[in-house]
Amino acid sequence: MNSLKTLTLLGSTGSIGRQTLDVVRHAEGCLKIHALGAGKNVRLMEEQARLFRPAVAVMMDETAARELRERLKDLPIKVDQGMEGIINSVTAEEVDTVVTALSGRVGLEPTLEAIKAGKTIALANKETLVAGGDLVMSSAQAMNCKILPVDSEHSAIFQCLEENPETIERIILTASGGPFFGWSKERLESVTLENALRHPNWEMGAKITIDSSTMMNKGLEVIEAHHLFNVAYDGIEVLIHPQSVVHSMVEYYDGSVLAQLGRPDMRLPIQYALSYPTRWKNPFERLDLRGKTLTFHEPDFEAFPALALAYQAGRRGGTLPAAMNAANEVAVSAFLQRKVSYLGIIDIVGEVCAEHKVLDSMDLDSILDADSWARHRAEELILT
Ligand SMILES: NC(=O)C1=CN([C@@H]2O[C@H](COP(=O)(O)OP(=O)(O)OC[C@H]3O[C@@H](n4cnc5c(N)ncnc54)[C@H](OP(=O)(O)O)[C@@H]3O)[C@@H](O)[C@H]2O)C=CC1
Ligand SMILES: CC(=O)[C@@H](O)[C@H](O)COP(=O)(O)O
Ligand SMILES: [Mn+2]
Repeated sequence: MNSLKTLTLLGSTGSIGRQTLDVVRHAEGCLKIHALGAGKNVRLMEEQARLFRPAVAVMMDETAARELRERLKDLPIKVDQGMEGIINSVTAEEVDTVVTALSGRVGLEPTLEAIKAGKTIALANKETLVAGGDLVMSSAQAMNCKILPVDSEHSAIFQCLEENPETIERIILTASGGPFFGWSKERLESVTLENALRHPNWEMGAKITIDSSTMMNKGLEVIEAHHLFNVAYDGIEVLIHPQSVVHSMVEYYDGSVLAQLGRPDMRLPIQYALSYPTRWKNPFERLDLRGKTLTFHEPDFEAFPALALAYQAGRRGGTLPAAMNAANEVAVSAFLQRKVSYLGIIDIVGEVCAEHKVLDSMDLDSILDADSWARHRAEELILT
């Protein structure tokens, strides 16, 4: 018999958030929502609150919170706001597990606070681990908290892990290659926002979709894998697999390779993080391998320099990954507003990384300082 888990879901109005609620709907009697948290999307938050009846609904944006309070005044739901509201929603006593599905580094503080309060983390928000991986993992270890990966590749690796982590030879992270797999640097000059937003296999939020197209998503995932599985960068390899069926692999000392396969549907890794250490049945469409050809290719580090940049930042460590991530968030946001060209995104990230004076201290203040310096510098580069 499964025991009931009580969740706070951050990022409920986004792609992972909506799919998490679908998992909750199907896992009847196993999951209960204490709080939903999001940014500005009042209309969708109202709909979700009416359907899932959380005790608390939080909007980061104050105006959005005011509007939501008005819309939900017929229900006994507390509407909270801002970072304080988000943090209260994750530290509440009745919460067992926090699903972190905000987009961007803004997820770092609530994740740290949830860990301090002893919660289990179902982690989708990879920017949190890129910016503050050492701090997050050491805080989790100190509090004996589980960090369960939601990102599809990391869930796959987690599912392929054996008892003895020291027998891992390498992790093989698969990447779809995005919409521009096989394109030369010259051809990439013609990329438009519309092409870049068309991922071949996955339906995701805009920021991660652009990251997939530049391969920065895979770079962020290399750093995420390093922290989650305590594997050195030399032991993490990226392999392009355009079909997105093999979600990642682990190779052991004896040459045996274990892989996890599935349809490109995030509900499976989300459900696994929430059902762990068991598995739950579900009616989601199953993988059918008949007639499918699975292929694997070397990444093109020259046409997609984001991957090399992320390896360099991860290897150097200190505040460099936080600066790289912040510059990327700003540059991608500018590309989404048509203020920067496609190739300009990684040019800006590369320039900010080159200029960043790396600090080795990994306390929260150093990370946040590096993050705000990099955001400011990236904005300046966008304006010039
Ligand atoms: N989508 C996917 O399939 C996958 C996503 N991930 C990771 O999961 C995370 C979420 O991705 P995804 O769901 O695609 O993103 P979306 O853009 O679809 O959703 C982002 C969510 O975060 C909220 N949000 C954004 N900025 C803020 C902010 N400053 N303060 C408070 N809330 C904010 C949004 O609220 P609102 O819209 O109300 O403003 C929304 O609920 C990312 O870190 C991504 O890399 C990892 C693997 C797969
Ligand atoms: C669904 C998921 O986990 C994404 O991170 C996905 O991996 C993106 O696809 P790419 O392999 O193209 O980056
Ligand atoms: Mn992924």
